[in-house]
Amino acid sequence: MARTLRIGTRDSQLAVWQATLVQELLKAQGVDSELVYIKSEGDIDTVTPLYALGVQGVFTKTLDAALLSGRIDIAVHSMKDVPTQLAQGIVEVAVLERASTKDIFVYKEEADLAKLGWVNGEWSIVNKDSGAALTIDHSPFTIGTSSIRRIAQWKRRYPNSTIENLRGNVNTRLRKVAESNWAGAIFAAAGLERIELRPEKSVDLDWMLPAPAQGAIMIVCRAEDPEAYGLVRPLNHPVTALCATIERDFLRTLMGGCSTPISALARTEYAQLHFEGNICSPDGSDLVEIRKTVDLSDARDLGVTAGQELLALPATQKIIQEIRNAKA
Ligand SMILES: NCc1[nH]cc(CCC(=O)O)c1CC(=O)O
Repeated sequence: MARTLRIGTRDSQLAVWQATLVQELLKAQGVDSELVYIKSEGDIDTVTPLYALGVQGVFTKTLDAALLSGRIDIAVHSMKDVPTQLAQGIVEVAVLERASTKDIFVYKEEADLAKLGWVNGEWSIVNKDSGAALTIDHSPFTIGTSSIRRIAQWKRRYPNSTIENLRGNVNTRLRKVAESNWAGAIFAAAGLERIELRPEKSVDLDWMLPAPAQGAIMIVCRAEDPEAYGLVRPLNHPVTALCATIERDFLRTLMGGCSTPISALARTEYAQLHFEGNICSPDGSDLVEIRKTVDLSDARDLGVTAGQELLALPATQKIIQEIRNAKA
C-alpha cells in the first residue's frame, strides 16, 4: 500500500484552503493524503499583537511539535509566518508558486481614499526625503493593523494617523473592520484572494514593500523522512523558492527575527532578478532601503549580501537600536 501523507494545518479558512491546495497537487502526482487540524498559539490568543507575543513561530510551533512527534508527516504554512531558522529536525521540502505579494487597503468610504492620496486610480507620489508635494490630507485617520512592518510604513507616509490593534484570522479581521469606525485596514492580497474574500472596496498598496515571503506557501517535513520529502518535492516552484529564500535571508541577516519592520521583495524578469528591501524605524521616521538587479545565475546569496551591505551603514544600526528599544 502506498503511504497516505498526513498534512498538518491550522484550522483557519485560509490555512485549510492552502492545505487543501497541497492535497490536490499531491493527488495530481498520485499521492494520497489527509488533513489533520492543529490549533496554534497564534490562533488561541487572538488579541495580543503578534510582535508582543514575544516568541517566534506562534503559528508554526504546534505544527512543528506535531511533526516531530509523528502525528503528521508534512505541515503547510504561509511562508511569511515561518521563522527564518527552522526548528531542529524539520526541513523545507517545497515552496508553491507564489500568489500576489501585495499588501492591500480595505476601506469603507471612497472619500477617505482620495484624502489618503489615491487619485485617478493611482497613489500620488510622496517622497518624505525630497519633500515632494503631498496631495494628502493629514487629518487624523484611524486604521487597523497589528503588523509592526505595516505600522512603520503607514506611519512614514501618514504620520498623523492612529493605528488600532487588529488581530485574528482574516475572517475575524474583516468583520472587525466592518464593525469599526476606522477608515480601513491592511491585509495581504494573497490571503483574501485565495479564499475569495477580497472586498471590492480595496486597493493595492503598491508603495508598501511586503513582508519577506508574503504570498508564498511552504511545506515542511521531518529531516528523517526522506520518503515524504521525495513525494512532496515535485511541488516545489524553483523561482518562488529562490525569491522567497533571498527575502528571508535578507531578514535573517538584518535582524534574525520575525515581527520586525523589515520588508523585502525579489522578482525575476527574464534572466534577471530584481531585489528591493528596507528596514524602517517603528514610528516610520527613519528608513534605509536597498535595490539590486543581478543575473539570475548570481542571485543565490543576494539576500545575505544585501543585508550585510545595509548592516554596515550607521543609519541601519540606528534603526536596529530603535527597534530594540521599542520592544524592550
Ligand atoms: N500574519 C498573518 C498572515 N499570514 C499569511 C497571511 C496571508 C497570506 C500570505 O501573506 O502569504 C496572513 C494574513 C495577512 O497578512 O493579512
